[in-house]
Amino acid sequence: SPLANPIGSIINGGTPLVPNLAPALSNNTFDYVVLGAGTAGLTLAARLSQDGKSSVLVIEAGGDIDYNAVPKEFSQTPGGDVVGCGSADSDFIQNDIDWGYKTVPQAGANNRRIRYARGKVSGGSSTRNFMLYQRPTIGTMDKWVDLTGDQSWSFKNTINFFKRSMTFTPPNHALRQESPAAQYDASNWGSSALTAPLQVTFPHLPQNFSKYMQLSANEVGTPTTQSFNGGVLNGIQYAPTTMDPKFNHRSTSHAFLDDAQGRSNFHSYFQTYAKRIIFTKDGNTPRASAVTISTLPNGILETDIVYARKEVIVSSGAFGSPQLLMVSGIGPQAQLQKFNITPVVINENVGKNMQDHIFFGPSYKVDPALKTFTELAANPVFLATQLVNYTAAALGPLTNNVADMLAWERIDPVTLASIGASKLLTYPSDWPFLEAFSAPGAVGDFSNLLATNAEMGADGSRFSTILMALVAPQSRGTVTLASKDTSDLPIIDPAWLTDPVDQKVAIYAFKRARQYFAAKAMAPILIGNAKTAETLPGSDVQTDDQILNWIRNNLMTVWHASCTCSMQKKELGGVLDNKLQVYGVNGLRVVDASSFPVLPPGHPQSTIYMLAERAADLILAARG
Ligand SMILES: Cc1cc2nc3c(=O)[nH]c(=O)nc-3n(C[C@H](O)[C@H](O)[C@H](O)COP(=O)(O)OP(=O)(O)OC[C@H]3O[C@@H](n4cnc5c(N)ncnc54)[C@H](O)[C@@H]3O)c2cc1C
Repeated sequence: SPLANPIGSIINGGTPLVPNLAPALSNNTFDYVVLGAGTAGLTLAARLSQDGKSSVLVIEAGGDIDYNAVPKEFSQTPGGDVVGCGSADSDFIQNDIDWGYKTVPQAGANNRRIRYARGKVSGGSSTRNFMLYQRPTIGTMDKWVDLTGDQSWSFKNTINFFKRSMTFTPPNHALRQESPAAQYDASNWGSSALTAPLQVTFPHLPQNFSKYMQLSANEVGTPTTQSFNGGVLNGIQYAPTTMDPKFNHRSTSHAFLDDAQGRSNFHSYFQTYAKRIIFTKDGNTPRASAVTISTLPNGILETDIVYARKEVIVSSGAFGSPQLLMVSGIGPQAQLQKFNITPVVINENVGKNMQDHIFFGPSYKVDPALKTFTELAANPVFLATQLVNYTAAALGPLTNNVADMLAWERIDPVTLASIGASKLLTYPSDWPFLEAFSAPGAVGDFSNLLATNAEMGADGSRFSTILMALVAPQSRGTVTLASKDTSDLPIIDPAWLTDPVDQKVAIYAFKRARQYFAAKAMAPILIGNAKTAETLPGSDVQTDDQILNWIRNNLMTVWHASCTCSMQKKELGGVLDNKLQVYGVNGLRVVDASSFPVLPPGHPQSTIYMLAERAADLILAARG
C-alpha cells in the first residue's frame, strides 16, 4: 500500500516540516481528501460521502460563512452581490471572505491592475457570485467531446448531471407582476420527485429596467427565447438564479455541506490551507498519498499531514488549483526550477490557457421612477425601507440579483468579415459571440458600484447600463507562482483584450449596446434622447479608436476564470485526462473551473456543479 510508510517514500520535497509526526494515524487518514470547499469541492465531497461507505475530508483556507455574521448577511441578500466585487482595492465587508487577488498590469486594459473577486469561504465563489444560472449550448459540449476525445461529455450525456445538482422552482408571477412574464421550459429541469440541495428560481421582483431592455432587444433583432437551459442560448429572457424560492436568499454549494455535515464519514477543516500534495511511489508512477496542511492564520508553515487512502481531489479554483499542482511538483519546468521545487511531472500546460469573459457598456440617465440600483445606493431612506421589506417579507428590489435579464447573439458572417473577426466562424454554429446584461445602475470602470452610484445619484439622477460580454474570447492568460508557498497569492495575468479579434468584437459589442438604447422601446425611460441621456462615456466617444480606448479604461472581468488545468487530450495541451485525472500520476484529480477544456459561453456555475456531480460518479465507479 502506498500508505504503509508514507513518510519514508515521499518523492517530492523531502521530509515534512513537522517533527515527530506519526504517519497514517487513523484520525488523519481518509479515503478521499478534497482541497477547497468551494462550488465544486463541497458538491463533490458531499456526494462522495453520501452512501456512507467512504470517509471524506474537505479542506478550506477560508472560514465557514455560517460563523461570519456580517458577510453572511451581505452574501445572502441577492441585491448585495454588487457590493465588494469591484475592480479597485476599496473593498470592505467582503474582505473577510475573499482572496484579494489582483491581476498584473493588463496591456489590454491600458495597464490597469484589476482586483479579481474570488471566494475564500465555504461555498467558495458561489458565495460571492451574481447567482445567474444558465447552461452551455449543445455545440459547446460537442467541443468538450472533441477536446477530450470522450463522447460522455456531450450535452445529451451530461444533462442529467446538470439536473442532479439542483432543484428548480418556477417564477412566482403573482409576486413578480412582470410583463412580459419570465419564461422557462419545464422539461429542462428535474422531475418534482428529484430534489437536490442547490435551489434555482427567479427573484420575487424583476428589475423595472429589464422589460425595456427586452423590448428594445426584440426591436433590434434579438428575439425573446423561452429558456437558457436546454442547450440553446440565442435570444433574450430573464435568467434563473441560484436562490432559495421562499426567502430569495442566495443558495450556494453550502447547501451540500448542510446535507453532509451530520454524516459520521464526512469531515471538514475550515481555516486550513492545503500547502502541498505529497507523492509516494506506486510502482514507477507517483501517487498522491497525502497533503501537508496549515492550520495557522494566513496559512503560514506546514503544520500537519492528512493522508488519502484512495484519492486527493484538488478543487481550489482556477487560480488555486494550478498553484497547488505547481508547488507540489507538477507544472512547467521553468516554474519548478525558478522556485527550486522537486519535479514530479513536468507539464508545460499547468497554469496556461486561462480563459475568461470581460464586460463593459455605456450608462444612460433614466427615469427615476424605475427604481434602479442607483436609487438603493443614493437614497438611504429607500435603502432602509427595502432592507426591512426584504428581511421581514422577502420582497422588494433586494430580492433581485441586479442583472436579471440576459441576451445572447451571434454576429452574421458578413459583419464578422467586415470587422476582421471571421475567425469566430470556426465556433460551433450555436455558440453566441456576445452576451448582453441588464444592469440598472451606473457602471463605468466597475471600481466600486456602490460608491459610483451613490455619487452619481446624489443629485437625484438615476442610471441604467447594458453590459456587453465577449463570450467567444480569443485572448489567453496564465497563472504562475510568486513563491513555492500557497500562502502567497499566485500571479494572475488574464491578458484580456490582447487578441486583435477580441478588440474588433469589443468595439462592435459597444456599438450594439448603443443600438439597444437607441431603440424606440427604450425612449419612454430615457431622460432626453439616446444621445443626450448617454452619460458614460457620452456621445463624444465615437470613433473606433475612441471606443476601444474607453473599453480598455473600463473593462471588467465577469469573474469566469477557467481552463488553467485543462481536461484535454495531452497533445492538445491537457493537464487532465478525460476522467479529470492528472496526467502522469495516480490518485489525483482536479475538479473545478480550472478543469474546463474550453470556457462555455455565459456563466460557468451550472457547468461546475455538473462537473462535480459527474466527478463523484467517476470516482465512486473507480472505487468499485
Ligand atoms: C463576483 C462574481 C460574480 C460571478 N457571477 C456568476 C454568475 O452570476 N453565474 C455563474 O455561473 N458564475 C458566476 N461567477 C463565477 C462562478 O461563481 C465561479 O466560476 C465558480 O464559483 C468557481 O467555482 P470553483 O469550484 O472552480 O472555485 P471556487 O468556488 O472559487 O472554490 C475554490 C475554493 O478553494 C479554496 N482554496 C483555494 N486555494 C486553497 C488552498 N491552498 N487550501 C485550501 N483551500 C483553498 C478557496 O478558498 C475556495 O473556497 C461569478 C464569480 C464572482 C467572483
